[in-house]
Amino acid sequence: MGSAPATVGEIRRAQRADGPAAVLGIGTANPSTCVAQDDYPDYYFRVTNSEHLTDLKAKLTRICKKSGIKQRFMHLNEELLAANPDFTDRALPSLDARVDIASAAVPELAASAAAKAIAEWGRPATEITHLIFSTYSGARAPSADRRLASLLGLSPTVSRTMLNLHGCYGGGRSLQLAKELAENNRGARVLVACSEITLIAFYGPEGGCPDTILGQALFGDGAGAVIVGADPVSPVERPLFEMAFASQTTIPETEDAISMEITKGGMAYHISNQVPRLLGSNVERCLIDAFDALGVSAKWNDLFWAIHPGGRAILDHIEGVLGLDDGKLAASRHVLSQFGNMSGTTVIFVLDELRRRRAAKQEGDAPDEWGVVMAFGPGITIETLVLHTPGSLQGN
Ligand SMILES: CC(C)(COP(=O)(O)OP(=O)(O)OC[C@H]1O[C@@H](n2cnc3c(N)ncnc32)[C@H](O)[C@@H]1OP(=O)(O)O)[C@@H](O)C(=O)NCCC(=O)NCCSC(=O)CC(=O)O
Repeated sequence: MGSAPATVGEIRRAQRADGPAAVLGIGTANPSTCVAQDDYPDYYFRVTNSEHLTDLKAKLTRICKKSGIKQRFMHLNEELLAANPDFTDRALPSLDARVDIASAAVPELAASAAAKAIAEWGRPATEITHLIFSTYSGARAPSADRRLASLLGLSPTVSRTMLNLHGCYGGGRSLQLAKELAENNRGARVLVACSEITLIAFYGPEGGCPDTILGQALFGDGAGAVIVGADPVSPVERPLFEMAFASQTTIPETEDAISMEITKGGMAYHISNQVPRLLGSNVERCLIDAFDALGVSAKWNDLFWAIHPGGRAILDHIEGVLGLDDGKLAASRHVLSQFGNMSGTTVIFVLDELRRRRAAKQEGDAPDEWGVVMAFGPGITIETLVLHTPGSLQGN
């Protein structure tokens, strides 16, 4: 005679984690070619044979100077461009060659970042149960998640999810999905990997297309990886941030404000000059709703901040509407200055920078207890994630 069969409710409770999802490891990686922002206009107009377009070069120079960016890393270098001269002309059908290069490079860059995240996490890669991969460079199946799983030697039972073309909110979306997976599957360990290389959207300047000039001034290449899991196993697993709340908001009537489209000549995109204002007038509502849902009364200046640094003006607008003190967005501004806008990957770099700054704080200088990740992208979509510092006084 066995014991009484478990009820569905009991089974469900046993399947779920007890505690909140937490970040257990972070890793980042960039390609080796680094371009100084001051040199970029000369470089870009030379390699695209466009020196004669002096007005556009002057515009790129103006934007670069105001971008808040000092340097960016890029997979595409002069050697690769020399082998693929069609990349400079968006009218030519170069998509096949771009996808060929990206299909190898995107998961390899992700693997470099993931190896660091796994090393920090402290457990074998074969114990990862779920993988979420986000990129705008994917256009092939099996896709980058499958290749990354092979490169890392993940278990054949790892449960994979691929996010394509989420643009700059891909990192925020991936972290939110990871939280859901970790909290709803006891023992789950989720690897989030975001990897972006701008090669898919590189082409020469064209009159009447300010988007190209803006994108050339802003975007850089990078990969970020995060291990997420609930109920950390002590002493191996040490939570860096607990994930307390997640939401997604779409700003009405903004479908056309940010767009991306795969074409025969590479990825075309549009970024309205209204984006900083639209975000500035919508983020506070998302934050109020998030903290109301948590029942936590928050003063914006008491939080730590990981805002996607989509552009300097976006950070300025958000800082202004929230009345944030100087330095509150320092991690975002630092990442923007050292790497540019690496699309969905960027918030992972900001989280990495935040924890580095927290570790460097003087002993006795308590870290902020609550914090926020916000990422933005086509939609316009706003991803909001409220984080909690493990071991801080309240909330534990
Ligand atoms: C581009 C800037 C650094 C420029 O700085 P300022 O605004 O202070 O300077 P400014 O007003 O003098 O503008 C300098 C020049 O930039 C041009 N400019 C500004 N915004 C533009 C846009 N969206 N598209 C094309 N050009 C633009 C202006 O027309 C001007 O051209 P001229 O000098 O010829 O008059 C800033 O506006 C900024 O950070 N904007 C936010 C960029 C953005 O939206 N990023 C999100 C990327 S999308 C993303 O992150 C999500 C995703 O991809 O999914």
